[in-house]
Amino acid sequence: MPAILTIRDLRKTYAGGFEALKGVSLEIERGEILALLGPNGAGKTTLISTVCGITTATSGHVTVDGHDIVTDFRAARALIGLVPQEVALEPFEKVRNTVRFSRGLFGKPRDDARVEEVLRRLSLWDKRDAQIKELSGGMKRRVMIAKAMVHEPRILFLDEPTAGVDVELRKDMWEIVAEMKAAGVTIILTTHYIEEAEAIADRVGVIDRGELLLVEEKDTLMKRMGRKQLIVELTAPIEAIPEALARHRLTLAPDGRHLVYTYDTHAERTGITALMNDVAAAGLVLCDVQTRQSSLEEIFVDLVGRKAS
Ligand SMILES: Nc1ncnc2c1ncn2[C@@H]1O[C@H](COP(=O)(O)OP(=O)(O)OP(=O)(O)O)[C@@H](O)[C@H]1O
Repeated sequence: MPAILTIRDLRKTYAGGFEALKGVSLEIERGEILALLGPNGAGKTTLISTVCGITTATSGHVTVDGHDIVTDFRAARALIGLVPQEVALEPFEKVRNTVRFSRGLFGKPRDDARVEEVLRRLSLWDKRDAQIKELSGGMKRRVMIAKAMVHEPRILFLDEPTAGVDVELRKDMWEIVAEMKAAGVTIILTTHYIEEAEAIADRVGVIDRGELLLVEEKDTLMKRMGRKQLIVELTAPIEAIPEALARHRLTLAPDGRHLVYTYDTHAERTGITALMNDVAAAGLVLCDVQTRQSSLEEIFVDLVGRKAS
């Protein structure tokens, strides 16, 4: 089946001449969750805004389920739900009307049952007749999500959905994301919480300074880029690493009881056997051994840092 979203050589130069997207190409499959990671100013919001038709691309092409976002804007836009970073709501409007109106904007017929379902799902039903200005900040965020979901989009964009929200909304948000994915909706989110991307994404894209550095299956990425650490626990603390172990470039934890060895899982030789032999020959006695895979965060920092240097 063709990709639901195809982005080809997308470029965006803002009026002042700043190049925010430098030729981004990306294909997104139906029903996947893609997390876009990148430091501040990397171009994540510009990318999402361009695909959603809020910002006009300088050049390049985007199709949503085969509909070009410029020449076939209405059809493309109707398939998209967007939860932007900033809350933008009409303060005197009532919650239910705001959400109902949003559905109408995408050419969908009025459906009060759908509006009720969405409001209930977001714990907003009790507030359905409240004016927006009477809501708390978290409730306003919930209205933004309701507005993005009510027209039954096939692709949902979440631009830093959990920045500054409380634990409850965060939990609700991820439950909704899981439910929508189960219903076949494609989800693209930007986040600064790398552990979140690690927990829910199928694929991860890393963007920096307007360029997509990579897009990969999360598990493959973590295996390919990841290093592992072997942590050797000694029965008795030592003051310093014995000379006989110098070649292994170990670090000794401050408690003197844990030796940490970092290795590349894909190297032809990890060096573990030699290390263990030398540890035994040095007269050290082990009581435990553990390994730890490097996190997505370490990979991310490594990638972005390497490019900057
Ligand atoms: N309207 C604009 N005019 C000029 N430059 C802009 C405009 N909007 C964004 N930029 C610049 O484009 C770059 C990318 O911004 P963008 O908001 O896409 O980044 P981001 O990855 O979403 O960042 P953050 O994580 O901070 O939200 C930044 O350098 C920003 O200053």
